[in-house]
Amino acid sequence: MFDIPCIIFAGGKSSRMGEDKSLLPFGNFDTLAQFQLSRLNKIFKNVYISCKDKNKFNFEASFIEDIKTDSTYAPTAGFISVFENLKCENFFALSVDSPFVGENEIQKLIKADKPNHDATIAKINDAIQPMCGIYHISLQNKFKKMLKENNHKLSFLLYSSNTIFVDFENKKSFLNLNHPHEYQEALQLI
Ligand SMILES: Nc1nc2c(ncn2[C@@H]2O[C@H](COP(=O)(O)OP(=O)(O)OP(=O)(O)O)[C@@H](O)[C@H]2O)c(=O)[nH]1
Ligand SMILES: [Mg+2]
Repeated sequence: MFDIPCIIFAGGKSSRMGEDKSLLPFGNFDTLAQFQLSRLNKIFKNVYISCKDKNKFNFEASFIEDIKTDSTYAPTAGFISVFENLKCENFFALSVDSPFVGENEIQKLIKADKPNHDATIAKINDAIQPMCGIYHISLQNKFKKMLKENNHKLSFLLYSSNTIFVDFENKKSFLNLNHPHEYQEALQLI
């Protein structure tokens, strides 16, 4: 089991999906959030769910709500809230809509991570996967600045920081469920 805290990001608008993707049924679970929580709890000692309002979920979990003063829909507010709540040196971030990122991928990222770096992030060919990787507290002030300036480009943050990129080949592991057709595809792949 990994000691590093794992955060499932599930506070987005799901505008492309047309309904809250964290609440869609998945596998044997009522919601994708519970599917993720259940499998990640077998890999990590502590798993949390980052969201805007925990009342949208009707199950128990360790929730970390976004800072309330902010109305932004972007993971930035979630990152700031996680660092403030956990006061941890680093954490593993995963989006709720990545159900196939498995233990092998997670282990490879954790092994590649190094102290004195800002982040360790998955990359497939030229596509970085900002919502799959390790973020260090050294980025806290940059996240605050992003929120203040209403600039939420994680790729810009990662390329302008001391980031380790870890290459992966298996695209299926990183399937994101952004649109309804991707959700249907994922249901066939479980
Ligand atoms: N805590 C938190 N998470 C967020 C927020 N906005 C997006 N996320 C999460 O960040 C991850 C990546 O975002 P997207 O895949 O674009 O999801 P989304 O923003 O809900 O979907 P779209 O509206 O279609 O862009 C998802 O897991 C979202 O749940 C936010 O304001 N707060
Ligand atoms: Mg989005």
